[in-house]
Amino acid sequence: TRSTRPQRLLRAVQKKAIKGDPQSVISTIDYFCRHSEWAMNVGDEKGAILDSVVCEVSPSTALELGTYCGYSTVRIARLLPPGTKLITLEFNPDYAAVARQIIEYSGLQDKICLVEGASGDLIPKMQELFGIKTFDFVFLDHWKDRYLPDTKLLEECQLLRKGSILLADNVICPGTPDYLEYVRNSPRYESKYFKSHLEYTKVEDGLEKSVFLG
Ligand SMILES: Nc1ncnc2c1ncn2[C@@H]1O[C@H](/C=C/CNC(=O)c2cc([N+](=O)[O-])cc(O)c2O)[C@@H](O)[C@H]1O
Ligand SMILES: [Mg+2]
Repeated sequence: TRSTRPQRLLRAVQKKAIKGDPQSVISTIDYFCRHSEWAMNVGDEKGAILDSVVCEVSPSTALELGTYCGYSTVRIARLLPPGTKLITLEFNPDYAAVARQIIEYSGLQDKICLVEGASGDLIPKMQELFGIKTFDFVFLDHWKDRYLPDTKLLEECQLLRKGSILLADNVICPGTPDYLEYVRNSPRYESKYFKSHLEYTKVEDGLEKSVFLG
């Protein structure tokens, strides 16, 4: 049967990127998505905003919802201080398998813990599975109708503390209207929109950065 797009993206990384060099893995994926096949990675333009927020927060504990091929996983993990872990959740086993190989190729496997499963099931287990008390940083990039329920679940499980940062992709395209309305109107969040473009296109999109106020 024909290969999948994530498998073709992985093949491009294995063929063109320098093993053990996260930046070259990132550049190879961006080149592939711009010149061969578009894929739903956060991309280079929004990726630079993601990088600046990760560097500013310099999180000790970080969570990513929706690994897909691991592009943003590698982007985030390459900036984390030694000894910190990025936990990334992915419920599609085929995507998880590709992501594991891309993460390994980048050499960042020691900073990343990819957990296969649905965020709704796994978030309540973060304390017992990983001894996580709270997350300093959460990157939301999974199904857009899960952003709001999972944010409420993070609150209920007391996984957010005063100052925890939520960074959400695609708040304009495809759009996450219920999530935006919540973080922009709830007194428990201070929210800011970073205008950008949908990955590899000229369509408007952006990231919403929301600080949990406790
Ligand atoms: N509850 C859950 N638990 C664990 N993993 C889950 C999950 N829900 C979804 N996932 C995984 O997260 C990824 C989904 C991303 C949706 N993004 C998108 O749909 C998307 C679309 C466009 N677009 O259409 O232009 C652009 C973008 O940047 C996008 O992120 C997939 O790998 C999926 O398997
Ligand atoms: Mg996205």
